[in-house]
Amino acid sequence: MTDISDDVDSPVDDSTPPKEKVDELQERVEKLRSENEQVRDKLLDANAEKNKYEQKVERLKHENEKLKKSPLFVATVQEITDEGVVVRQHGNNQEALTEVTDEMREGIEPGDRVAVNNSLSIVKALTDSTDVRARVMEVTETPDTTYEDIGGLDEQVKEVRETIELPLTDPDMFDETGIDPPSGVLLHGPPGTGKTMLAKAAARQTDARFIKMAGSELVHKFIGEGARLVRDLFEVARQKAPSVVFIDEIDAVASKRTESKTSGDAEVQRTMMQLLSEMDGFEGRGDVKIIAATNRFDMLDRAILRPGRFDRLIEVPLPNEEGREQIFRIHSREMNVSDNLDYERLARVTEGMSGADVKAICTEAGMFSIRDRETTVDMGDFLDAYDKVREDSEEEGEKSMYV
Ligand SMILES: Nc1ncnc2c1ncn2[C@@H]1O[C@H](COP(=O)(O)OP(=O)(O)OP(=O)(O)O)[C@@H](O)[C@H]1O
Repeated sequence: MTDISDDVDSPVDDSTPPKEKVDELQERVEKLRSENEQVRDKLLDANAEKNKYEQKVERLKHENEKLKKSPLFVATVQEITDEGVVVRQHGNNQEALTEVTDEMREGIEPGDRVAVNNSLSIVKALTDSTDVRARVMEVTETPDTTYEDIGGLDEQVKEVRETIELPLTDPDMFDETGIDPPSGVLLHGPPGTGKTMLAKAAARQTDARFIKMAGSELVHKFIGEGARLVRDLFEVARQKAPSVVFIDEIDAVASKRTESKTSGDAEVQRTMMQLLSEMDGFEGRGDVKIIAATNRFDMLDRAILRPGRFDRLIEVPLPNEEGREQIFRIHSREMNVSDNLDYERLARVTEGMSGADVKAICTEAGMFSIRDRETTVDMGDFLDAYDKVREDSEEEGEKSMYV
């Protein structure tokens, strides 16, 4: 490692006079001490390096695990035989004989629904039908978002209120005028611009339940279950009416038909058909409203946009300067910010950022001030936070290029 001298035991010989002996020995001790310090420093550096590599290994392991996790398919147990268990996969109706552990064999019986992996091995039993539902459907009795929490979207708020609220609060008006109340709204725009907030605020304002389902989960988590989950979703919405059904990432179930005919595509098609038929069946009903959201408007199948399905297409863009200032003010409302915080400047420098970014800057600014043991969050903290959020999103952007 280092070139520590190996003559420690014999630095002087017997003929050296005592005073010189002592000096030489002292010199020797000094040299050894300094060598010792150098070695210790190197050891510390090496340890720090080792920790860094260990953390990297952990992170890579974690990412590797994530990549290895493939979606599960849903199947029904047909028969339990000595050779194995016969399962029929939902969606494509393919039957397969699969081996199971003794433990699993005891836990299942014909008719049970099970989750199987790519090689059709049973991963787990889905005894309760709400199991799958609970994983993809989120029901909130009273969402805590109000219109006052949303910045820079006045026009969009107005449109949502007209389309979603009026039919719920004043259904007679539509009867009297002789027009069908609008059934659905499609919100489209970049991520983090407040689409979910708009849907939640509409539910809250009308005392309606907020029922959220993510399109991607619908088709990717439990393949073969999409259509059934859509049916379940609307059933729950009817039971819990008045309710607002929020379908996030609707492009996952309603994107333009592709040329390939893989079973995955067929599954998405079936799910979309079910969605369309549920939406069509809703005509005239005022107490269940549908709000869908997408970041990929260009990908949507035109069928979903036909009149009577989504009556309003509302664009939710990135906030402009005025909008960003409002969002800064909203998210710093509860913070102890310094009196001379320059909101206009913050709004100016954050050009191109979303509401979610602005929210992240406010939170980070609070963290910077806590780190400095201060109780007031000042402009310096906000600008540091802006740099951090910008760098983080640039890194994210770079990473996603490799995904
Ligand atoms: N216009 C806004 N006003 C206030 N806060 C906002 C606004 N837009 C976004 N935010 C903040 O960002 C968070 C995420 O926003 P939201 O979930 O509504 O975005 P989204 O458009 O639904 O995004 P995604 O498409 O990624 O689902 C909100 O919880 C809120 O804190």
